[in-house]
Amino acid sequence: MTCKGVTARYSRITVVSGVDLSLHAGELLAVLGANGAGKSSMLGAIAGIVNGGGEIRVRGRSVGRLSTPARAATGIAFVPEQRGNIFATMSVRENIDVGLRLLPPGERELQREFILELFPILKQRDQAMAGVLSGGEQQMLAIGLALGRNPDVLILDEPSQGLAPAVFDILEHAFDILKRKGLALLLAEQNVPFAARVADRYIIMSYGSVVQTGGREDLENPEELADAFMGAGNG
Ligand SMILES: Nc1ncnc2c1ncn2[C@@H]1O[C@H](COP(=O)(O)OP(=O)(O)OP(=O)(O)O)[C@@H](O)[C@H]1O
Repeated sequence: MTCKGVTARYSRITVVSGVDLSLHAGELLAVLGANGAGKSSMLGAIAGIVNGGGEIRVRGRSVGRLSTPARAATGIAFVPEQRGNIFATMSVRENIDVGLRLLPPGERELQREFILELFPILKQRDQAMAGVLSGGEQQMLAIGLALGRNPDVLILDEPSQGLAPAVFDILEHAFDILKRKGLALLLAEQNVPFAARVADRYIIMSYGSVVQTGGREDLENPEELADAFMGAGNG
């Protein structure tokens, strides 16, 4: 996926402008930044759930002018903040079925197996209501639901938020598998140590723009990086 000049706006107020990024298959790009820096708005604009502009290409196809569902059909999946895509009063199985419904029927069982292998706990909790799952289980379900359509690009907004460190290991392992499968992952994070564990590259946003970019080697000192973006100011 390549994005050029991405903007995001609420009503007439532009909160993100001029963001360029590229994301290759099998790679995870972390979007870092303080509260209000514009991470969620930028991800939302790419996914098509926040108004915005710019050129967005997935596998060479221009998708920036497509509706949200049409954009999803081109292979972009979005996991919003606070696992906002799951249905609390439906079971784990029903939630996964929602994600799978747009795959051709013949492909659904294979994709279900892939999701349940990625997060085996979801198999054990098959009949549990999503709303009663732990935060970590809900995050796994949110990702599982988003994977239903077998996307090429998975966009996640602060997946580590509020989770126990044990869940970080599970997410790290899952991201590794997804990268090996060839997915491109775009991840907004405020938890720099977690981002450092999973990211191949990063960008730092401040006041709606990218102010720093870097690679894995810079992520080896997450404390310094966190100081850098806290120093860059809130948006
Ligand atoms: N629904 C909205 N309506 C109006 N302004 C909004 C809305 N959502 C976000 N904003 C504004 O857009 C700017 C960017 O916010 P955004 O949530 O994208 O930042 P963020 O980096 O994701 O922060 P956080 O980590 O706190 O989620 C902020 O100034 C925020 O107040």
